[in-house]
Amino acid sequence: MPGALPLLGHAPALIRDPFGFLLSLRDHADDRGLVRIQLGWMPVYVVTTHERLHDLLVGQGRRVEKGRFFQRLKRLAGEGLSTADGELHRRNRRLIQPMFSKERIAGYSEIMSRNARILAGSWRPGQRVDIYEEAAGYSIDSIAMSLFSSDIGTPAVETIRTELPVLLDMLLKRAASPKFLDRLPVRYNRLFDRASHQLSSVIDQVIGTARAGGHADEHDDLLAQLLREKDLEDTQVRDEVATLLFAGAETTASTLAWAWHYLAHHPEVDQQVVDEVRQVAGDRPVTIADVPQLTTLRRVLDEVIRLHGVTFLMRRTIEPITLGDTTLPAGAEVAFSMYAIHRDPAVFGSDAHAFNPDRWLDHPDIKRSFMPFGGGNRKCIGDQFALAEATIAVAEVLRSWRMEPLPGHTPQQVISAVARPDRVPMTVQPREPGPTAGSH
Ligand code: HEM
Repeated sequence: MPGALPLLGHAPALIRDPFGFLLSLRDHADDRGLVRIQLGWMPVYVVTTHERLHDLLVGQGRRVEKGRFFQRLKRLAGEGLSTADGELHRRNRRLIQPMFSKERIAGYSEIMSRNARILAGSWRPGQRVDIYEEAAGYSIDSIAMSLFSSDIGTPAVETIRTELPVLLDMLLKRAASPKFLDRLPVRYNRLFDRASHQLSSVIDQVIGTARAGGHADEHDDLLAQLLREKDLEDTQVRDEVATLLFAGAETTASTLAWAWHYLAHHPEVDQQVVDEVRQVAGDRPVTIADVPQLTTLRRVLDEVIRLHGVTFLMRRTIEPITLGDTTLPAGAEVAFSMYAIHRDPAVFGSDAHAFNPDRWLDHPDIKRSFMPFGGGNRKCIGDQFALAEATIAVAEVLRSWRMEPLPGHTPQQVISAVARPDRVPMTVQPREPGPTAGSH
């Protein structure tokens, strides 16, 4: 791959124009879809096709570990699910998986549905809102209240609401930069350290109060389920709680905000979604049972996650692995970008960068090339949680409100765990009742 600088390699290009850089890699890949770049002194193989990504995550999943990139996240997420490796990951994934079963998600969905109605009820006609901030508030509340359903969580939810966005904004930059930069006495390091300290201590406090008050015997939220696991010590419970907050808040908030953005710019799709919601749910609250029936909305969400998904992840090989017919040695660093792979014109067509939810109807085979939640043993544990949360919120809000984008403003993508929008200012206007409103 051309453009490497001495010592820094391609890191400056990645930091200067991350999306352009990630998209450009496919043009330099060999015919198996692999390209070698240089991050600082470290050679990194980048996987640029969905076939090789499948080989890496599903075929070779047990021969790779999370590696350097995720080690940098341990300061915040400790040995939680997304950062742990090997036996520890296997054991904890087995313990935590049942907490995301269909039945459990049905329980959490009642919180989502209530929060979505609170959000929809909080606006005045003609009010200007930043829909990304609104979506972030909704998704932090939904994951935090699924974790701590009772009053013990109230101070924690407040702290999480203020401190989590500070951490999320800096997380990827820190993970991609050399460790010594973390210790420089500059403002953003101080902010990060303060936020990280406050968040850990508030989670510790909640765990302490929960243990003392017999929370696990009286409640059935995620925290209670974690506390009931005899094999998890309190520090591990804290790591899992922090992990679920990091992994679950921004990803869904971004999906929601982009969905509302695109719907506001595509009135015909917006109308189809509203008609569908009215037909399926009438005027009653939208529930988990409605989610599988809201198929137009699902295509909208798939399209948003395709366009603005997870930006950059890495693995390290534990032993030699084969991707296609290329063998990589043990200890090799491998990177991939769902964002770039899901915009490949060879798979998604010449309009790969455009919002077109009908592509999922017209070309159902593209589903095979779509891995927004990863795959294999490290597949997202919250995929169904996220889809329920986003579907319920879009449906509930859109049924009552029409969004008018601020004229002349185009949201910009910000590089984070996902390609989130910077600001999405909207004016909200009440939607006229539809012909099926009131009927069940
Ligand atoms: C649209 C929303 C979301 C997207 C696109 C997404 C995407 C992903 C991806 C791609 C991975 C795999 C990372 C890797 O291979 O290194 C992952 C892992 C994970 N996600 Fe999500 N995620 C979303 C929402 C959520 C939610 C809502 C939660 C929690 C409630 C969550 C919790 C996790 C956890 C704990 C892991 C680590 C799993 C493991 O390694 O065993 N995610 N997510």
